Amino acid sequence: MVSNVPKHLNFITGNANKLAETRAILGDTIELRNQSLDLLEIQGTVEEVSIDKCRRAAEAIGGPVLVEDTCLCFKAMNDLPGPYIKWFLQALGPQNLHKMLDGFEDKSAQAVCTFAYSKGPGHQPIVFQGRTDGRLVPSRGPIVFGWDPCFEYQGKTYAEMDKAEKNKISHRGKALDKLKEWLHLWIDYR
Ligand SMILES: O=c1nc[nH]c2c1ncn2[C@H]1C[C@H](O)[C@@H](COP(=O)(O)OP(=O)(O)OP(=O)(O)O)O1
Ligand SMILES: [Mg+2]
Repeated sequence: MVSNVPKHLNFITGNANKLAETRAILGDTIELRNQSLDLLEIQGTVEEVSIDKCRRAAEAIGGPVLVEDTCLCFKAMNDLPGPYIKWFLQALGPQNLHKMLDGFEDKSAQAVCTFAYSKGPGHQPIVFQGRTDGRLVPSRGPIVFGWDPCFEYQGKTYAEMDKAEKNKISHRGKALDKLKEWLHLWIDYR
């Protein structure tokens, strides 16, 4: 088992903001390397999308990989757009995203972050997920990272928080807490 302990993680993502947040949250827990690959993303549940993405990344790299998929789920839409939020954000922009719920009273939204780690091609990915409940609102705060200005948590949008504040309560922070726990379990075996 000891030989399986990852000494570094190879995070496969093309999203510089995701990478920066993940680096900041992991701190010196483990060395985080990065490769940017444009991976095909299937349709399916949050977990299916991340697991498939992880398998494709492991095949492409031929070794251990970490991937992540982020969803934004609207309660009034039975959790859509979910993993497809990227395309809605791209089409509407952060200024207009909130209009998706114009016809609905319920503005509840949940941000979901799902990391998947694989030891390499043929190995079953392990999933670490974090969820944060909030609301979809008209954009407030700087437009820097995705839908941050449209997602409100306890009176502030993600974009109105400083990075440390967001990372403490965010979907990504919670998912990485689980990943850190798992890494520490491994470290205890050494
Ligand atoms: O904390 C976040 N705060 C605001 N917006 C965010 C966050 N995290 C991801 N996002 C955006 C990026 C993309 O528009 C969509 C997720 O799509 P998703 O496929 O996971 O990301 P991506 O294609 O940019 O990078 P990757 O190469 O890792 O697949 O939500
Ligand atoms: Mg993607």
